[in-house]
Amino acid sequence: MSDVRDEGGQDGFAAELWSAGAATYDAIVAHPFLTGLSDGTLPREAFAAFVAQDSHYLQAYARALALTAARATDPAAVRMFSAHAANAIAVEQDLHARLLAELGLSSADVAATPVGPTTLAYTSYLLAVCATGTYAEAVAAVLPCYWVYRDVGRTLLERSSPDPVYATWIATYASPEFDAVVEAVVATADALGPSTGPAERARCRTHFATTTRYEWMFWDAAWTGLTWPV
Ligand SMILES: Cc1ncc(CO)c(N)n1
Ligand SMILES: Cc1ncsc1CCO
Repeated sequence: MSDVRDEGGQDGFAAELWSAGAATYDAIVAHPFLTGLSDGTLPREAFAAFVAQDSHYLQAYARALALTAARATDPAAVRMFSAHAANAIAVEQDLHARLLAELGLSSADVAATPVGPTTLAYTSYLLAVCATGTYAEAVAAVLPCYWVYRDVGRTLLERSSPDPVYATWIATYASPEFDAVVEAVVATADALGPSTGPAERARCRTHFATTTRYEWMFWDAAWTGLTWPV
């Protein structure tokens, strides 16, 4: 699978954050869950496990985005993150309803699936940073969710997938609409750079690196079928 990552501007704050997650991104695009999505060999049960956990994830992610919106002072950023919070719920309901129907699952099946250990760890971290960190820290924590999926979407779209269900998922994140969303958030992160001091920037890099790791772990949990050990 070739790598069509887009690291954004060369020397802005967003690029500085990306550097903190770049090695993890390389591991993400090489993960068998993703290579299996694009060559169609990913077992349907693994994809269903991913979609079920992603439903739980997106509900929490929407709240993390709403907290980020509440921390922003620039009206354009308040509006943007609020719109994205609403859209995360819409994706959860619309995209997942379509995917689940094709996978032969109902939303009741998903609601009955317990939140897994990786989903809980990832969403707890996001909500903690967005609730108790600074605005720049919140932006750094939520940024990989956008950026990693846009770049993964692009990379996978080069081959798409022989499986129409997987192709639907890939097309969502490879779309021009999602690209515009990601570019706006990357620009927002860049605009925060000059007003963010060295200690806060270091915390931001840690958050970005951590949530990028959780992105890898999220796919890996679906791939290995991770559940609570007891
Ligand atoms: C786990 C995860 N991260 C990111 C996205 C896209 O924002 C998603 N749908 N799920
Ligand atoms: C990042 C993200 N992922 C699914 S929805 C959403 C918010 C922007 O539409």
